[in-house]
Amino acid sequence: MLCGALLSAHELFVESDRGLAKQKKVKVVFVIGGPGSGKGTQCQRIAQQFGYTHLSVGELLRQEINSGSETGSMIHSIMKEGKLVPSDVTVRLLQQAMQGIDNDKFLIDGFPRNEENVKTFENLTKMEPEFVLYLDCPQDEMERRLLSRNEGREDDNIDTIRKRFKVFMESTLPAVEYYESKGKIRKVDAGKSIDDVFESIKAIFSQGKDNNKPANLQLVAAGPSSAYGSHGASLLSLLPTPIAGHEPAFKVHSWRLAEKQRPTLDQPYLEHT
Ligand SMILES: Nc1ncnc2c1ncn2[C@@H]1O[C@H](COP(=O)(O)OP(=O)(O)O)[C@@H](O)[C@H]1O
Ligand SMILES: O=c1ccn([C@@H]2O[C@H](COP(=O)(O)OP(=O)(O)O)[C@@H](O)[C@H]2O)c(=O)[nH]1
Repeated sequence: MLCGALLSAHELFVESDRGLAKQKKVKVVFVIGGPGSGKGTQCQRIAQQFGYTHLSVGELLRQEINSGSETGSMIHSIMKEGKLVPSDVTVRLLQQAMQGIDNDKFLIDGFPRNEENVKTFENLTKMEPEFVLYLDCPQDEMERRLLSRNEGREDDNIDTIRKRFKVFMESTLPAVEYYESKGKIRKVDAGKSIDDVFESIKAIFSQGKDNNKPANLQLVAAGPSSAYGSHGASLLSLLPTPIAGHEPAFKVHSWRLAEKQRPTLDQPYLEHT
């Protein structure tokens, strides 16, 4: 249900094939990087290996241009200048695309491009990303890649490419900083080969998977005066950080020194939930 708080796993209403509304929990990962940093290339691989639906926002905008709509012609004039399409237009296209797909994991490629995009996405969807993958690539390498991309894109010419780099530095990097301050940025060196970049990315996505699994933790039994209490605290710091939106794998039993309650095998300090 929609509510004021931002949720990582969000209940999105989707139309089922019987036309009835059903609720589903949706996980979103944003992929940010300069033009030509390899977002599309890596997203295809991530989607295939980790079961995400890949949505390229640039591609959704190009589809709108091809539809011949009035909105499409407005988008066209903005894109050929390398500027950014107004956030409400972009986010609504994105929402529509997500609602038509029966998957609960989305990889959003090339979004957000600025802080206004971030706020509009949060306001309209009441969601925030699980994390943000940031492909960090040197500008001369991105320029080389774009000039040989050969997809017939009107904006892949040197003048528009340079304007897009400027927009990236001035508008997109502040959005990266915003997510950095929230601890959500996962940065990879995207200047390496396609395979090497994917190796770094795989480690990030696999780490998320491992954190969801309950750890196989043995109870530490200890006798009186064996400093169990202080070790118990450090034990906690070794546990995987719970992922937002998921129940923690353990619950912690409190014990009170004043009452000389020590954890025992009957009353363990940590227990699987
Ligand atoms: N790591 C890489 N090394 C060399 N070329 C790459 C690499 N990643 C992508 N490319 C190529 O660079 C171009 C831009 O990549 P693309 O994935 O379309 O970037 P983006 O979606 O960030 O604009 C494409 O032609 C792609 O094949
Ligand atoms: O959230 C977005 C994503 C893309 N764009 C526009 O779409 C163009 C192409 O973006 P895409 O991600 O397809 O390619 P990139 O520039 O990263 O190579 C950008 O320059 C912008 O004009 C936009 O306005 N908002």
